[in-house]
Amino acid sequence: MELGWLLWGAAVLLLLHLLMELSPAVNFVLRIGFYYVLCIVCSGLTAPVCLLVNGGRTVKNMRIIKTVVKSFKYFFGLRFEVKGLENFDVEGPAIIVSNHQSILDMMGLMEVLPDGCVQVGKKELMYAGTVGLITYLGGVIFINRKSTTSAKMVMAEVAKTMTADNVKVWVYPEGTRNCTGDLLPFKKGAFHLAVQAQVPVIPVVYSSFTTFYNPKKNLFTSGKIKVEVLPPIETKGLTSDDVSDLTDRCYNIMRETLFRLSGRSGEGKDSS
Ligand SMILES: CCCCCCCCCCCCCCC(=O)SCCNC(=O)CCNC(=O)[C@H](O)C(C)(C)COP(=O)(O)OP(=O)(O)OC[C@H]1O[C@@H](n2cnc3c(N)ncnc32)[C@H](O)[C@@H]1OP(=O)(O)O
Ligand SMILES: CCCCCCCC/C=C\CCCCCCCC(=O)OC[C@@H](O)COP(=O)(O)O
Repeated sequence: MELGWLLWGAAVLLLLHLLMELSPAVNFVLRIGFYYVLCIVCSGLTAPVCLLVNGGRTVKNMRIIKTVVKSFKYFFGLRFEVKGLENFDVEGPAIIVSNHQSILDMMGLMEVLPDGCVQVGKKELMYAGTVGLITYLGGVIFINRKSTTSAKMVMAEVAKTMTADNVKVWVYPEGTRNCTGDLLPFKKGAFHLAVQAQVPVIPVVYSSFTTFYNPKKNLFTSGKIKVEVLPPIETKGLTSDDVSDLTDRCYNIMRETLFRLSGRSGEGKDSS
């Protein structure tokens, strides 16, 4: 009886393997499906640990979440090559901005996430079952992208509290996922926040995923991701009049770095 089950199991695995080899679509759906399941299951298992250790919604839970998520890369054959981590060592709070390519970014985020850092996320994430619960417990700041007024109010509140709470805030200034190998124009929320709180902006750039991940082409294989944490950009003394320049400056530096890390040197200069 037990041998029978074993043989059935082996046959199913073999069939799945053959299907994955034969069809890129099956390979993609199975791999991304597994990522979703991993996120949902691990969030469900991690939430009680966060509650037991830290008692409720706090940035301290990000340490626990980070430890769990850092193991995900091994399931997908992803490798991270990280440079510039010392640039996170600024005194006190800061705004971290990075490029946003895919839901896989969560792995890259946790690979380098400094202590005491929360992310700004769309409020729809809160309703994503166990993933919503874990993002809530981790202290993610939820914004309503459909209401500029409400999003700006939340960000203004963060500007007031981040210094007192001594937290770093991670924002994806493109405002949405973009897996084209280039950057979308930056929204200015992160830079208003940095100027209002008078804290530095630290850009983080991930190389393009396009060689190993492309949902339009059903591509999801193993791959290497280069990550660079760039030197902080000071905002002391800047006012709201300087936000556009600050945004353009960050955009240009990050685009240049993105192209360099992705093997497209020289294309990024002065093209905001
Ligand atoms: C175990 C498994 C576990 C899994 C656990 C996972 C945990 C990790 C979770 C990670 C979560 C990551 C989630 C990522 C996301 O959800 S990305 C999407 C959400 N994020 C953003 O959208 C951030 C970027 N967006 C912005 O900054 C926008 O500017 C925003 C504030 C949202 C407003 O957007 P919008 O309505 O589109 O308006 P505009 O950007 O066009 O701005 C309009 C004018 O207002 C000015 N502005 C903007 N912000 C401010 C501000 N704070 N103060 C003053 N003025 C502001 C802006 O400059 C525009 O005016 P001008 O045109 O310049 O005159
Ligand atoms: C009871 C309800 C059950 C719902 C189940 C929902 C399943 C969701 C589960 C797992 C997904 C794991 C995602 C991890 C979080 C990644 C955050 C992220 O990358 O969000 C995308 C957002 O930045 C931009 O969104 P858009 O590109 O504008 O769109």
